[in-house]
Amino acid sequence: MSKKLYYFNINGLAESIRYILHYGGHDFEDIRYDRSKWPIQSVIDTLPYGQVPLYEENGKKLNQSLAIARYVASQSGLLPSGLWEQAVLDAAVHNIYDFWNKNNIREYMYADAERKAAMKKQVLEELVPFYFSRFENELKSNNGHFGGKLTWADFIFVGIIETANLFYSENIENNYPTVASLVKTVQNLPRVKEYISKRGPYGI
Ligand SMILES: N[C@@H](CCC(=O)N[C@@H](CS)C(=O)NCC(=O)O)C(=O)O
Repeated sequence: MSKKLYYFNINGLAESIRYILHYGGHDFEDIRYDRSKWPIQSVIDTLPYGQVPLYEENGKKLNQSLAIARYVASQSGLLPSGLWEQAVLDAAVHNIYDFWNKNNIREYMYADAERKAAMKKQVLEELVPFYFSRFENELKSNNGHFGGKLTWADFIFVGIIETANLFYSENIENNYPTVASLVKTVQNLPRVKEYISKRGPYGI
């Protein structure tokens, strides 16, 4: 079976998918475009909605990072069998994405120093306390995972936290220990750990 994941040469919305594919022992091509050369029209023309990540399996194409992650997670034993439990995890990943989308990373990347400082302050003082106190509670009452044991939502969470890391690294460790512990658990899964050691430091 041929499997390909297309994205930029950054973590972004693809890293959780890469983690899941590595965790599940999938043989896949990790195709990365140089973001500084984007837009590459010849590539964009091959993308159903002009965006990455795109996953291709035996020539069939799937876009939308969460649809891709959920699909490869289901092939990797990371989805519960109960419909209610699946829906609870779907809600968890959307909560995580809501947090991420409110970071306004695109604006942050191009902002001047003053605007950057203001945005960072807002993230640290408002967004992180609101979301992370809830993430911490959800994890604490579910055995340290989203869903009581290792699930695809855990991978989404760690990928997004790493991607957002520039805003608040120490803050998590000190104030949200169950969150910090889940990050380490996922990063230390043997195949994920091996991939990270080859990948090197992450970039947004
Ligand atoms: N909702 C989509 C968003 C995809 C998206 O925003 N992709 C960005 C990279 S993170 C992209 O392709 N940007 C280049 C462009 O739009 O030209 C998903 O979750 O996959």
